[in-house]
Amino acid sequence: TPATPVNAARLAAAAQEPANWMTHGGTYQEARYSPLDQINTRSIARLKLAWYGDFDTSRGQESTPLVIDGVMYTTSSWSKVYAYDAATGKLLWRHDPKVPGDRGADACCDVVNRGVAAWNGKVYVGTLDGRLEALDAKTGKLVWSTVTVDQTRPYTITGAPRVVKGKVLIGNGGAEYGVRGYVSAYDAETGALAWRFYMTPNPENKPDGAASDAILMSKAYGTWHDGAWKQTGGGGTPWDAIVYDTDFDQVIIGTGNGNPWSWEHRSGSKGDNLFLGSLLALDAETGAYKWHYQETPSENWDFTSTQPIILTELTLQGRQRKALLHAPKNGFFYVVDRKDGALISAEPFTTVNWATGIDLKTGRPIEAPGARYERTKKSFWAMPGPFGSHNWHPMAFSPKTGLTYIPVQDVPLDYNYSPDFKYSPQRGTWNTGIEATTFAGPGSESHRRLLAMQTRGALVAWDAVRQKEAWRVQHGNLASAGVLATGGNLVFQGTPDGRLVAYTADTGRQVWSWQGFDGIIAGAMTYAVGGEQYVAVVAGFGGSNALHAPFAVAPKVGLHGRILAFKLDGRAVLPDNTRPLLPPNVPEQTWPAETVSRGAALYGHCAACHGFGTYAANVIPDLRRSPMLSVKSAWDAVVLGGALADKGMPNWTGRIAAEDVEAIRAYVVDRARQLRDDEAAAQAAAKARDR
Ligand SMILES: O=C(O)c1cc(C(=O)O)c2c(n1)C(=O)C(=O)c1cc(C(=O)O)[nH]c1-2
Ligand SMILES: [Ca+2]
Repeated sequence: TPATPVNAARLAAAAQEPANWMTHGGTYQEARYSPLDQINTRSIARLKLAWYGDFDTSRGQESTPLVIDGVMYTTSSWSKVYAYDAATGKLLWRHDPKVPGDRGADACCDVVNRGVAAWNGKVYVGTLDGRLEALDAKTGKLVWSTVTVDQTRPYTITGAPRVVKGKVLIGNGGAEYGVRGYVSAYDAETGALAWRFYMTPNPENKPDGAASDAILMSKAYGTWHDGAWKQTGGGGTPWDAIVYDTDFDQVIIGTGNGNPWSWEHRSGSKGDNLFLGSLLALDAETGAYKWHYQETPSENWDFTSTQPIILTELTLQGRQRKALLHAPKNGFFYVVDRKDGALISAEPFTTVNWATGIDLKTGRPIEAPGARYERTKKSFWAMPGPFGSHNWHPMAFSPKTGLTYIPVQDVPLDYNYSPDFKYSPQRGTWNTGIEATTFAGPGSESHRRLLAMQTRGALVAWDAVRQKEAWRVQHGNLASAGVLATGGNLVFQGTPDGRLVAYTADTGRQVWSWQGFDGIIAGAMTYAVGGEQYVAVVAGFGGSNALHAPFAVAPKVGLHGRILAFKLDGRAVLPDNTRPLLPPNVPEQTWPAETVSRGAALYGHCAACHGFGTYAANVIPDLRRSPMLSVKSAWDAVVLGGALADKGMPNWTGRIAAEDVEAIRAYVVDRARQLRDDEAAAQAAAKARDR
């Protein structure tokens, strides 16, 4: 007999059917914990690749697959959807929403997608250009599609939808560029809008005809003052965490950073700016406001609170509390009461220097002197920076060990005060309100190495009751990837250099490691078919860490998107898909020094995708190695002729003048020459060592 399709009862009781992974974080609690234990510390030596599927996209892969009754549904970059037989890996169907390539420049942090939601025989995907689509789960045929954003503005969708009581919830992104963030709920059958909640006030304090009207006008608007937010929308984009709390029939949303980032330019250095950087609880039926807790008042650093939220119960001082666990970008681990949003405790889970602690009485951070760089008019060397101490990489919580497993990253950034800020509505342009030099990247190989040394990833097991680290696996580089915890006393985490690694959940001892060809940043999941347990993860390096933190990139690996599924005694063989790295492409031609330095400033247009300071992770081509670099006509055909527009490279005609495009080429050639010299020096040094 065919199984009942995914419905409210099955989703609410998802923990009772661990063979399936029916919603983004495993169950509505989103703990990414599975009690399955066939794969355990004793059997794990036999864990081998069972099957794999190659996507028809490269770039960053951040999806967590769903598995429902033997069928896996996953997404790739560019919001494509794939269905596989979860036991054999046979591709059942795929769906390409055909996102126009030039929308790639609207995505701050790669053209990623974090997965689908399932409900009543359909799967739902949010597309990078802001659509929400319902597909027939059997055939992949489009059932309905609705545009959820104003597509004339740089809105994106990268997050996974969630289905709650027959409504599909979806957020959006764009707070580096300038949009007004919101969550929408659509009828799962028809695609009709049920409710919408904006994260920032209407600039004229008018009703939007949305569920957010009353609270924004009565409570939030007064926390904003004159500034650029009235033009930009203020940000607050809920681009990842949306969880359904069955205990209180409420949806809890993690909200995004402000736009511009600078509080001064955004809101005249006044007001808390609700609901930026907050946990926000809404009535699941109506979207009406219930409570909020703002983790980063007067947001100023791109400190989003969109990071994954885990719902649980903890015994704290003899009292059972329905709590949520949260490790947002700002570096503090928060335990919050789900009943009313009251802060229970907060401690830094890694190195943090922007605040010395959280005042438990007021719930507010105790900011460090200098952190408000617009007040001191100096730069502030911050830990964390905009990468966050923890980003979207899913964390996990095991009820068996009581530990939360956090993919921690320590990445500093020097925020530089910018006296002048002018909002640019031009597509593809970040509007952060902080000085462009902040993103200039390393100026030399030695500078790059210094930054790399300051930049680290770690897998941290955190005791939420004692607010203390239980154990830590320190990685050698910025090795952030999502986490899965299982009843087999195991924690799985990938690495950007292509491994999947398992540790004991109680002590953090490495017990298994598998080497593939593609960097892994997504979170693994687990399921069972025919009595066999599988662990699956999508592979494909990318996202913000790859595009923006070249000082920390992994060694060169394959750049195809893949889904990998493992089981005990699996017998699949993965073909090597690595591509050789092209050598630096240095033409004879030289330019005057002024042209090169003008090009360096103009390169700001390119940095968000091609890497700060031209240091690229090769997810998007390293321009220093581009075959186009040495040929002006080819370079121009791409930059001004749109030759690679469908691959995601925008046509810059009308936005960058032809002579400026040439100045950028002059700068990149200069950097390519530097790279060639650095590589030659490194080779000579290696030779000398070998002798
Ligand atoms: O402000 C936004 O709207 C927004 C959106 C996104 C996104 O949708 O991916 C990211 C961020 N911000 C961001 O700040 C960030 O660090 C980030 C990392 C990633 C990623 O996929 O690696 N996305 C995003
Ligand atoms: Ca952001």
